[in-house]
Amino acid sequence: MPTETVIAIQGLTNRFGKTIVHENLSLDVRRGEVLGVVGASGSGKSVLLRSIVGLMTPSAGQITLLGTDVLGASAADRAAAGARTGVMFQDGALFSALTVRENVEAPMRERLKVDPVTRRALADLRIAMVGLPATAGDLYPAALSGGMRKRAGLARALSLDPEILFLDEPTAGLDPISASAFDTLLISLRDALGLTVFLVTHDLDTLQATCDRIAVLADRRVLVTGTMAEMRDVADPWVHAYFHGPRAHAALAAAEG
Ligand SMILES: Nc1ncnc2c1ncn2[C@@H]1O[C@H](COP(=O)(O)OP(=O)(O)OP(=O)(O)O)[C@@H](O)[C@H]1O
Repeated sequence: MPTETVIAIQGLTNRFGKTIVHENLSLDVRRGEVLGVVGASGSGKSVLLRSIVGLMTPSAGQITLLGTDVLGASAADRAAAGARTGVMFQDGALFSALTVRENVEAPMRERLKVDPVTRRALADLRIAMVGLPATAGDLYPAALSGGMRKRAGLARALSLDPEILFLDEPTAGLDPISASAFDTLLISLRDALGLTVFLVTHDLDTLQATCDRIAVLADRRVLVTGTMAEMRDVADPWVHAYFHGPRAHAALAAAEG
């Protein structure tokens, strides 16, 4: 049975003034996969993520998200597709004036018609799913460690029980043990919830531990896609340097050891 494409991007162009970030970029994301998006700093990974989730309007191209042509759809259809996704930003992007539970409840308040008791129970379930203690629900973001803040951001991204999870540098700033725990959590959630994950990262350990497929952004487009092993055979100088550098060897050795 052919695998369903849940995100299809064709001919995507993004420009800021004279800077062309993407030009005629194409990429497909398949249901149930963890797709890692890598590329040099400034290659447009975040701009790509923001284009897919509707936080910016591309200059040209077509993006089909869960069957909806997001650039051509009505605002209501776009919002309906968006509600089937969750986004976690690098710093968690939590509302500092709200507790963790209130942060997780925030998307539900907008989209779900549920009573406050049910909403609270759903939020507490998300908080437990990401491995935070129940007491974390009453804490404000400022009281959380970096690793807890990431998990709280993940709990909020899971608020509406999404089909696709978008993660922007989820392990940036974490110590290696916390980063590795986050990788393990991500895979267990993907397996338990049947998520598709679009993961922007520089972290080779995370790529090795979590990704089914990797997409490399370079020259304003997706230069190549493939498994971690396939990346090692790509001749492009940046790809070669990235996947053969000392950090790549360390990630591979750790995975094999
Ligand atoms: N709102 C904006 N206005 C103008 N230029 C922007 C805007 N957002 C992004 N850019 C530019 O687009 C390019 C790609 O940015 P983006 O943040 O997507 O890169 P990235 O690959 O995620 O980088 P990094 O790995 O450093 O996070 C950069 O040159 C950036 O300056």
